[in-house]
Amino acid sequence: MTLLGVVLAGGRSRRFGSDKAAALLDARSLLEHAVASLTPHVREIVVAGRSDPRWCSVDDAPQPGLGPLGGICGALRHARVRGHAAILCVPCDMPRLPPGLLALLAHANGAAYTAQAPVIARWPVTELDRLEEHMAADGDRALTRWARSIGAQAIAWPEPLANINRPADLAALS
Ligand SMILES: Nc1nc2c(ncn2[C@@H]2O[C@H](COP(=O)(O)OP(=O)(O)OP(=O)(O)O)[C@@H](O)[C@H]2O)c(=O)[nH]1
Repeated sequence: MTLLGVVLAGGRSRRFGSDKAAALLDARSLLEHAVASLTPHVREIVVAGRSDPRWCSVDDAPQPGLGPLGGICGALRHARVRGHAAILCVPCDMPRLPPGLLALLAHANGAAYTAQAPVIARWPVTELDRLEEHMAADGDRALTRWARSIGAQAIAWPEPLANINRPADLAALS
């Protein structure tokens, strides 16, 4: 069973004030950290919601500006075309992801997400049709609500997970 690694890298970085995917931590951009966190777990990686010549990019679906669910939908479409069974998603703004959490998700059965950060998750390609219907039907863009509605497993990770929303969050990690 193959997994497609996906970095969710769209959004507007309003709280950060500039493009946070390009912000540097330990001389690497946050986007590079995200790609590196996925590398041990997958053979192929795409970046969703951003065009970057270093990696394959996928467009959000059904259109941009819908938040992380749009990135997940676009990545699941790409995964289906490429013959993957599921996607392993990370955001571009959580640079210290524990490898154990990603290993747990990579080996989970079915859909599974991290309770404290549902952008870190595994979504089977078989959920694509339901996600497309969900997004077309009710306009609900809340990731956790969708995850619960499909019965995804919520994984409670016992340690805090650093999330960069504002420049001070990045300074605290540096
Ligand atoms: N592909 C894709 N990723 C998104 C989208 N919106 C947010 N993300 C990603 O999801 C993760 C969490 O994003 P947030 O911090 O909630 O939103 P943001 O727009 O980046 O930042 P704010 O404008 O400050 O809310 C980050 O990795 C974003 O890059 C989107 O519309 N498409």
